[in-house]
Amino acid sequence: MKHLIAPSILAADFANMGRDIQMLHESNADWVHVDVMDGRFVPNISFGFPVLKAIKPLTDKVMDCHLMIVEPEKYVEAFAAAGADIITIHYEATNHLHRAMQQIKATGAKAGVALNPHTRVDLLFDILEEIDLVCLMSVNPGFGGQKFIYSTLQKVRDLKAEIERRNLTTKIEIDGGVGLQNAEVLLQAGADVLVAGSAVFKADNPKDMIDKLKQVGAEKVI
Ligand SMILES: O=C(CO)[C@@H](O)[C@H](O)COP(=O)(O)O
Ligand SMILES: [Fe+2]
Repeated sequence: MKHLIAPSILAADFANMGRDIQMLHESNADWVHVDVMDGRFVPNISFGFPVLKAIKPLTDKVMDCHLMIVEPEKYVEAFAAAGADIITIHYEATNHLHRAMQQIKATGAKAGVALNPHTRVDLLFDILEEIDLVCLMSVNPGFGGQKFIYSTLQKVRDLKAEIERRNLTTKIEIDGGVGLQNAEVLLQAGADVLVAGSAVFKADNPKDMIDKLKQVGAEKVI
């Protein structure tokens, strides 16, 4: 499968959010990555479902919502109603991951789990069948523009091997510090979706950068 690019609007211009969503709508981006932060699970506050609700009508791109919040189960229905197509919660933020996956899927959204850099990927293996997307954090969540943590690569390989061994369709998303400098090695390791915030929005031409990220590895016959 061709990989997907999910620009993170955490790096967009908040005073011109409509303009930046329009740019993504016209671009070859696959998903819009929506980083929700509560100031408790992570030491930063971004935005919540009112912003998602406002941007949803501006594009038909998949709304990929990454909830960096405590007690995410309380807000699953609100994010689904606001237009989330994928709802990803953190392993570290819930005591009942299996139940939360079912709760998310009952809304019609796809269910994702994000792992902090220190969390072992094999902790998900017992319920991998229930998970549509695993988001491997390659920075500590909370901020854009951080340096990629290279130990993530082995987690990608280990997770990909398990998904293939069990013939599952679970997608692997990588989030944090991703750009042209590491996209190729991530795709070779088995990543399906690359989140890119700063790499896209700080580029001179964001649409061209999205195209470049989409073309990484294109010349290879796999
Ligand atoms: O979830 C997060 C950060 O917590 C990410 O989605 C960032 O928004 C990615 O930003 P860059 O590292 O690409 O600048
Ligand atoms: Fe994110």
